[in-house]
Amino acid sequence: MATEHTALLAAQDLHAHYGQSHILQGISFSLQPGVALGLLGRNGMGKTTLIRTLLAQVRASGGEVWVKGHKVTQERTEHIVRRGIGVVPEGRGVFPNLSVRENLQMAARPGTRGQVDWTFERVLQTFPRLGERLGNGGGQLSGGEQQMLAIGRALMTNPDLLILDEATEGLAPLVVAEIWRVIALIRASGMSTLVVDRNYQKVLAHTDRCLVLEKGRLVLEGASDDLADDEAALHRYLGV
Ligand SMILES: Nc1ncnc2c1ncn2[C@@H]1O[C@H](COP(=O)(O)OP(=O)(O)OP(=O)(O)O)[C@@H](O)[C@H]1O
Repeated sequence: MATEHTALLAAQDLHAHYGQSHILQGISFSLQPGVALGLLGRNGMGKTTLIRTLLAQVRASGGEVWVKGHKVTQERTEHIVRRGIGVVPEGRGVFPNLSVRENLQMAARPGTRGQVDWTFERVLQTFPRLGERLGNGGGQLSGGEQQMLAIGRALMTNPDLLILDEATEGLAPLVVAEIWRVIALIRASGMSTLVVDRNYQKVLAHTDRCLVLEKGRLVLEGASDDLADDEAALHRYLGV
């Protein structure tokens, strides 16, 4: 497989354990530039663990992770994300004691190709709500506003790949719609995305390809459109 070298992100036979529990059991995939990739699977199948292992927040117990042709399996998270990955973690990760403005400005940096497509102004245009809250502390925001801020912070790093883990979890329907609107906009801009969300229909609609995890193994990989039409697979792997 030649794909690790051209891929933005790739895993080769990746394993991870929590104590004695063998959570990821040999995951291989690659994400090519410009592709929106969905990660699906029922609760507890290993989606968050896969993302955390790719980013070295969980130590891989076997296998390799590659970012743009570099083997990063032994690197620290800060170094891996500096290679062009923006992360919106499950649980958001905004700084509660810093203002919205500070949260955004401290994240700002050019991308790996020197690109500054995402500026403070563009993030505020994308999320007008944040513009009305610039002086508020991150901790004073509603859940939806915090999520917008987390996405805004990730965009300010001008990543080549944006990873969104459960970005709509626990949010009101209007805010959820707003987040999906922005995910569509990011995809249309050509930035690659890796999207995990409980709403499989939205994931299928907003991605080009999908991976399906079951008990720490990749059981299906294919075009999102094809999977959307495959009722048997959706029933079997997602229980819908
Ligand atoms: N810190 C941890 N210590 C021990 N086991 C864990 C830990 N985090 C997750 N697990 C277990 O690892 C397995 C995979 O969890 P993971 O969170 O990766 O699944 P998921 O597919 O993201 O599911 P969910 O949608 O519920 O978050 C589950 O069985 C879970 O109970």
